[in-house]
Amino acid sequence: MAGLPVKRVLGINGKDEFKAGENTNNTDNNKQSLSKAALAVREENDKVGEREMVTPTGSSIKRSSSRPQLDLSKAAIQGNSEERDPTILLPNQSDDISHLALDIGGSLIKLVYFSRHEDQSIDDKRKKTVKERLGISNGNRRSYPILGGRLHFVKFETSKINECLDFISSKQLHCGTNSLWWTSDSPSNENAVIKATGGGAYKFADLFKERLGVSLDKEDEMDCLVAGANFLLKAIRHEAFTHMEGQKEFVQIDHNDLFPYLLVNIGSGVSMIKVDGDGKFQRVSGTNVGGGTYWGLGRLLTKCKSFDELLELSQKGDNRTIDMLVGDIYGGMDYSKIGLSASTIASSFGKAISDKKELEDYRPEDISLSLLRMISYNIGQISYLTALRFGLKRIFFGGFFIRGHAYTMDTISFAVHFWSKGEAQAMFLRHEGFLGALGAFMSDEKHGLDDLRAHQLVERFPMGAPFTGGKIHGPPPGNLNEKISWMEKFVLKGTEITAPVPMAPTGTTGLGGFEVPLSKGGTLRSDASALNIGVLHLVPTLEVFPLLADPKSYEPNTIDLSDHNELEYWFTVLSEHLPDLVDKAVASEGGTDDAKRRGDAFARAFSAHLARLMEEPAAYGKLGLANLLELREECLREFQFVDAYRSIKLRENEASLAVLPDLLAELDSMNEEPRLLTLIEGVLAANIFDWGSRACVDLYHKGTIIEIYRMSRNKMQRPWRVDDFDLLKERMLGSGGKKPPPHKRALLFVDNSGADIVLGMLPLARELLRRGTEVVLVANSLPALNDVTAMELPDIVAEAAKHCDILRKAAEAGGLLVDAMVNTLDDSKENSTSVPLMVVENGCGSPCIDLRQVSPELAAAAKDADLIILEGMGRALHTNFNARFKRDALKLAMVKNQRLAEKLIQGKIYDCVCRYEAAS
Ligand SMILES: Nc1ncnc2c1ncn2[C@@H]1O[C@H](COP(=O)(O)OP(=O)(O)O)[C@@H](O)[C@H]1O
Ligand SMILES: CC(C)(COP(=O)(O)O)[C@@H](O)C(=O)NCCC(=O)O
Ligand SMILES: [Mn+2]
Repeated sequence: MAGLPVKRVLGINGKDEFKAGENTNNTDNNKQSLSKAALAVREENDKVGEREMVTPTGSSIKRSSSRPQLDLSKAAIQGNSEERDPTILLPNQSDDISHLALDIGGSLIKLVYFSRHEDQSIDDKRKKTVKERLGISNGNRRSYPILGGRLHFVKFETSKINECLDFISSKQLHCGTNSLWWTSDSPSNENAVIKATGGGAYKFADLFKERLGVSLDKEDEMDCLVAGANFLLKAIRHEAFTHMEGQKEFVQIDHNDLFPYLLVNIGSGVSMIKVDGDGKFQRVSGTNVGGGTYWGLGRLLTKCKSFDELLELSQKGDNRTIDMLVGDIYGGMDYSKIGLSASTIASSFGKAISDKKELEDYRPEDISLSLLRMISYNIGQISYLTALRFGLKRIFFGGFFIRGHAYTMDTISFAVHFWSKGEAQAMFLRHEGFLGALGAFMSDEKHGLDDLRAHQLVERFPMGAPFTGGKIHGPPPGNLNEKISWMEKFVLKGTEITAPVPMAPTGTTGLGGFEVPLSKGGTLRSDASALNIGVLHLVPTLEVFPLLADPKSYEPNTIDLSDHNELEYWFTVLSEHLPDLVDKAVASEGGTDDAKRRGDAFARAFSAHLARLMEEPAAYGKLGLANLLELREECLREFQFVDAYRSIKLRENEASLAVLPDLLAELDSMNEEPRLLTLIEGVLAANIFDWGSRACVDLYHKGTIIEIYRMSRNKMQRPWRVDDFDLLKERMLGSGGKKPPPHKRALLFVDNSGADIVLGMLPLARELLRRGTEVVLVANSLPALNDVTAMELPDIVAEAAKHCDILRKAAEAGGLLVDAMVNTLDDSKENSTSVPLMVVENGCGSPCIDLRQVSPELAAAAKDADLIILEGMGRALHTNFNARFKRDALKLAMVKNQRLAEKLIQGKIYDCVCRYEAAS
C-alpha cells in the first residue's frame, strides 16, 4: 500500500482548497425525519428559509428548510431603536403550538408548558425506497397521540404573580390551549382553559380571567403530585438520587418494582402520601413545619430579603452557638448509652433560653443553619416514622424547599438513615418542585405522556434553561439574538453560572450528630443559573436498538466522569479544544460579525456548562464522556452553527475520492485473505482523520491528507493492541477448506468524513457486498465534528460508485442512486442483481452513540442484521466498548488519545483496536 499512487494531493490546510466561510452548505439539517437530533436543531428559531445545497458532485439541489418561517407581520422595535442590536418583537411569530399547566402554591408558581413545531418531516424518494426495503411503514407514527415536542419547566414567586402572567402572555402560552393541542389545529383564545392545581388555582382564578381571558380548570393537588412523581420515576432515567455525606448517586428505578413508596412533598407545608400505583394513593400524614416555616421564620429572624439569601447564610453558619448539644448538657461527653454523641443537637435553639443574649447577639448565619437543620431533620424523622407505620422502605422527597441544596438533602438523608438504622432510604427528585405542575399537565386528556418510555425522552440543557428551569427576571429571551444579549449582559458580568456550588459537608455522621457544614464557596448558586433541569424533548419515534444483548444493563459510556480526576482531564481537553472549534464554527458561517458574536456566545455557554459540571458533575444526571461530547454539539446548534466542519469534510471527501480508484484496483489484485487484512488495516489507518483529537489536529499541520493516510497505513503493524483479526477472518473466510455462509446483513456504524469513510469503510462495505452481504451504512442524523452524516453519504456513495461496479449496483439496488446522476461504468440499466447498499440515519448528532435511543429506521434495519460494525473512537471506545450484542460485532478504532490508550487498552496513542465478539 505504500506505493499507492496519488493523483491529486490536497493540503489539509491548503489555502487554495479551503476558503474559510465558503458557502457550500451540503449539510442543512436532515429534514427527512424527526429524529432526536433533528428535533434538537429545530429547537431554536432559524432564520434560514431556503438553502442552496452544493453536493460533493457539484450538483446543486434546492431544498426548502425544515425550520419554521418567521412571521414578520407587525414586527416592531422594542426599546431604543438607536441601539446597535435593538430587540425586535414579532408579535405574530408563533412556530409552536403550546400547552400549559400551573401549580400555584403558597410560595411559588410552577409552570409546565409544552411546545412543538409542525410535523415537517419529508419523506423523499430515496428515503422511501430504504423504508420499503426495511419494511418500515409510516403508519406507526400516527399511533402516538403526541408527535413530539418539548416540555419546559419554569417557576415564579407567588408574590410576583404579575411576572408569571407577563411570561405566559409574552410566550402566548394561554393561546392554543383550547384547540386539540396535539394536532395542528390553529390556536384560539376563546374560552381557553388552563389546567391548574394548588391553592392559587382558586385564589387567583379571577386574576387569570381578567388578565389573560382564561379560565383555570382546577385539579386536585394530591392527584397531581402523585401523577407527576409516577411519570418522572418511570420515564426519566436519571430522576431519583440519594444524597449522603455529599455524595449524589442516581438510582435506577425498576418500573415493575416502584410501588409502594412514600412521597414527601416539602413545599410551604409538607404532605406525606403513600403511593400504591397510578392514581392509587392516600395522604397519610403531613406537617405544618415545612418550607414556609424555614423561609418565614428565617426572614423574621435574619431580615433576609430572599429565600436564597437565607439558604446562603446557612452555609457560613455554626449552629453550635445557638443549638443546645448533648455535649452542652453532659459536660462535653457523649451520652453513649443511648447512642447520642456530644455533637448531637439535644434541643434546636436551646441555647437561646439560657443565654442572656438578644436576637441581635446571634449571627444570622448561625440562626439560618440552626433553623435549616431543625426543619430538615424533623421532616426526615416524621417521614421515617410514617414510612415505618406503613411498612414502606423507599421515601421520595419533592418540593422546592429542597432546592437541590446539598446540606438540606444530607440532613434529611441522615435522619432517615439514623432512625431507620439503615433500613429505609431517602431519595430526591431532580424535578423536585414540579411534581404538581407536571401532574396537572398530565391530567389533560389525551396528552399521551403516560405512554412515553425513557428511550423516547431526551433532556437538553440550552442556555435558555436559566429561564426555563429557574426564576424569571424580566421578559424571557424570545429569540437567539435576545439570548445572546442576555448571555453578554448577565453571564459575563455576574459570575453566577460559574459560581461555586454549595458543597455538602464531609464527615457529618456520628451518633446522631453533625458537624458544621464545610461550604466550599461562600455563595449559593443563584436560582437563575441553576441549570440542573433541562428541557425535555419528547421523541416518540426513538427506539431501543433491538440487538443489544441486555438493554436493561446497557450503559453507553465507557468513561465514567464521576471520578474527579477523569472529569478534570476531559474538562481540560475540551476547554483547550474550544478556541479552535470556535474558529472553525465562525468560519463555517462566513466569518461575519454575527457569526463571531454567536461564536463568542457559544464559547461562553459551553464553558459555563463545563464549569457547572466541574463543580457538580451530576447536575444534569449521571455524567459520562459521551454526554459532554454531545453537549458540545448541542451547544453549537443552540447558537445556530449548523455544521462547523462543513468545508473540511468536503475537501477531505474530494481528496479521498480522487485516490479511491487506485486503492480499489490494488485491492482487486489481492487474494481474499490479504485483502481482508488490508481492508481492516485500511479502516483503522483512516480513522486517524479525527478533528476532535488534539493530537491528530496537530498532525494535520505536517502533511497532506494522502501523506498522512499513507503514513498511518505504513504504521499498521499487527498484532494490534486489541487484535481479534484471526477470529474475524475465520468467521468470514473459514478454515480448513470450509467456507462459512456470509452474513446476511451488516450494519456499518460509520464515523468520519474523508479518508475514513471513502478509503476505509466504503472499501470494507464493498467487500461485504461482494460476498453477498447486504450493507446498511449507519450515519449521524446531524453533523458532529467531521463525522459524515446520513444526508451526505448518498452523494459520496454516488461519487464512489462512478469508479466501482459493485458499489454502483448495490447502491442502485438499495435505492441510493435515485436522484444522483451517476456516470456508470456499465451503460445498461438492467435490473440489478446485487444485494443492496443502504444508508440510514442513527438518530444522533454526536460523535458517540447511545444505543438506547436510535432512529426507527436503524431499529428496523437491525432486525435482519447479523453483523454489527462499530467504527471510531466515539462509537466503539468512548461508548459501546463494553456493549454486548445478540449478533456478531466488530469494534474498530484507532485510539487517538494517550490517556485513553493507557486506561482502556494499556497501550499508547495511535494503537488500534480490532475487537470481534461473536453473537452472545
Ligand atoms: N425562590 C424561592 N422563593 C421562595 N421560596 C423558595 C424559593 N426557592 C425555594 N423555596 C422554598 O420552597 C418552598 C415552596 O415550595 P413549593 O414546592 O413550591 O411549595 P408551594 O406549592 O407550597 O409553594 C418555600 O416555602 C421555600 O421554603
Ligand atoms: C471526539 C472523538 C471521540 C472523535 O473520535 P472518532 O469517533 O472520530 O474516532 C475524539 O476525537 C476524542 O475523544 N477527542 C478528544 C481527545 C483528544 O483531543 O485527545
Ligand atoms: Mn468522528
